[in-house]
Amino acid sequence: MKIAVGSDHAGYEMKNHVIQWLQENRYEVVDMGPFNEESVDYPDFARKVGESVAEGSCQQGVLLCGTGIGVSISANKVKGIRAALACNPEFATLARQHNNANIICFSARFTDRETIAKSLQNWFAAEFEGGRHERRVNKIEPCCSKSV
Ligand SMILES: O=C(CO)[C@H](O)[C@H](O)[C@H](O)COP(=O)(O)O
Repeated sequence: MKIAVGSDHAGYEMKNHVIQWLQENRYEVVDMGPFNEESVDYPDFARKVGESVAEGSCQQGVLLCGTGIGVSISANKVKGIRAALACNPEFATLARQHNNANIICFSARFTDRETIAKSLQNWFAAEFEGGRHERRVNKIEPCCSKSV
């Protein structure tokens, strides 16, 4: 399975740990950058990862930034992407079981390496439960707010 991985400067170091974990667990990794710790803008990398998953060149994605919030918001702007911010391993399991998330996002500044590794393990091990969750996931669509 091919996994797209991206971050911003805040997630750069943790991205390298994530890539190491993925490779040790025999996933094929496509590193979408950045490739050093210089300050960058998280939407650029979230979009790259989101598009590669939406287009099918990668099957799943992992994104990191300082909080994980910026990359989640950005990746979810790509049609077909369900990016979930996982704060702990239980969130990661549920992100797959209930939301069928195709990108998992982490906070590099507030989540430790072991928690991220366990979360990745859970996310890959879990299966989408379908049923009522499928009905709900199918209702997630871009829409136009009348109140704007
Ligand atoms: O957490 C983030 C966005 O949700 C980013 O990773 C940034 O770290 C955050 O916006 C802070 O920016 P800074 O340039 O690292 O101070």
